[in-house]
Amino acid sequence: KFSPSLPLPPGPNGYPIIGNLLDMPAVMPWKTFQEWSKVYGDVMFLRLPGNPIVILGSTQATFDLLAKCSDIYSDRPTSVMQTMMFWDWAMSLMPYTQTWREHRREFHQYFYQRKVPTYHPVQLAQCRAGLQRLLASPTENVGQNIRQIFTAIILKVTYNLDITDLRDEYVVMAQKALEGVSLGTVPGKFWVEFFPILRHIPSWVPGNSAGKMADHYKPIVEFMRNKPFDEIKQDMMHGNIVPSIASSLIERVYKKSGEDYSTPINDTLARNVAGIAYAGSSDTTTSAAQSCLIAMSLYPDVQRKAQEELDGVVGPNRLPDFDDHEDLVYLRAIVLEAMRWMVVLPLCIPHRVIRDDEYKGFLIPKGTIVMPSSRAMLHDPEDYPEPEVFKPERFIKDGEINPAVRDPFTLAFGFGRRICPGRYFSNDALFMTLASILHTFNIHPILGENGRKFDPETELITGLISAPTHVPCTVTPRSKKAEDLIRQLPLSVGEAS
Ligand code: HEM
Repeated sequence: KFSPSLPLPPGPNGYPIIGNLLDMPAVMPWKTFQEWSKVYGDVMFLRLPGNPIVILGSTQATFDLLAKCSDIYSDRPTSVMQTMMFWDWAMSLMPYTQTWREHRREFHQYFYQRKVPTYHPVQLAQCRAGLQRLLASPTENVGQNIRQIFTAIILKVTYNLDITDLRDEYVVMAQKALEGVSLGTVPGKFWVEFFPILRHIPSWVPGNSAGKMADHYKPIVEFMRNKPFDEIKQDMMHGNIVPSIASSLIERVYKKSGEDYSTPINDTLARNVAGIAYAGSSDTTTSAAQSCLIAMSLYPDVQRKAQEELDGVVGPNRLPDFDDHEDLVYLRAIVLEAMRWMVVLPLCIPHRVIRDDEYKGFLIPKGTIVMPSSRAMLHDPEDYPEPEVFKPERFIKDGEINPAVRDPFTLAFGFGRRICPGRYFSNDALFMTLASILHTFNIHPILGENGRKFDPETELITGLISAPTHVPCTVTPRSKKAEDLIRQLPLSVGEAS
């Protein structure tokens, strides 16, 4: 029990009624929050109408609250923009309710750690299809090629769909739908979040950017959630059942109802779980892999060391596979460093506390939105000296991953009961993509005017999910032998899985 007269945590002074609304940074808010934390401390309070926010600026405070007190810190804020854009079906944004629990349980059945190796053949096949595309057009849109690898993997395992083109509507629509949620959830960007009455203003009214944005993204999000699911359901009605996560979810839901596939039943849970696998996977893993490619282009020594390791472990006569994972220590360290260096969700996904709490003598009032400053933690010089430098060596001691250095995976994938349930799937896909590309290609930077290099501090998309604004890289085959390895792969290897 604690006194309700406890002080609120410190934070910037705001104005009456609107509090800190005018202070909220529109661009890369994680940077401003990190600066403010230096002044106000690691538990910082921002007054916003109806939605106070606490920013957690240190690993200690984040673990104390979001992990140790996960029973009360696992709610999510409701968002008017999410509802306006048709994102409220998504488990990642759902409040902490029985419905969320059911979704999470169902999702877990398909993505728990020991289940993930059953997807390795698809991951391997899509990585290799990516190599074929890179060989065919080594200078053309490397970043989008990477996106296709991850979108194709998740669409294959979730809906048994084959993606053969960078412009495939499923690749494009997923990217756009995620762009919507990402932009629509920048804290403080849309006043409709604080004054929900504003949602009734028609979207054609000048200045109503929230309404216009919602009108634009809603049909795209509907497409993403419903189109592939409806297609697979149609196939099943016609007796064409091909194994996939969606078909398994549909089977389960029909078995429970006792109906046959021609009878319409409530399939919301199955639809949502398949939809969030697709939505949660493509943008996040793509962002991590793209920043890793950029790192390789900016740090040629790291690239060379990784290739030397691959030469020693895999050798010139074959492509890497998942059996090489244990022996590729430097490459594993690169994946760790990539998750730390350019943080995919710099402010995690906001949590919300469901009752009053006390921390370090401060009151954290019920309903406060709690945002861990993941980017600040992953760039804390105490844990990671020279944090802005891409240095996989920081994780290695005596030829092994050093357990004494904080594992970025414990920060980059969130906390407590809301921790990312797709993390094992994503790590394996990321590892294999990097191993495959580095084994066969050299990665080069595309320099800007006057030889300017990509700046990882500023050239980032502002959003829930952050990513490099562009991927200024090209590739060249490492050798004739490497080229032959790719050419020997069966054509359309990506579809052969
Ligand atoms: C580099 C890749 C990824 C990163 C950095 C990442 C990071 C995160 C983070 C930070 C959260 C929020 C955790 C919290 O609120 O404390 C999250 C949630 C989630 N992620 Fe991921 N993720 C990645 C890949 C994936 C993949 C591949 C999938 C699906 C296969 C996925 C599915 C989800 C889902 C469903 C949630 C919501 C969990 C919930 O609210 O209960 N993620 N992720």
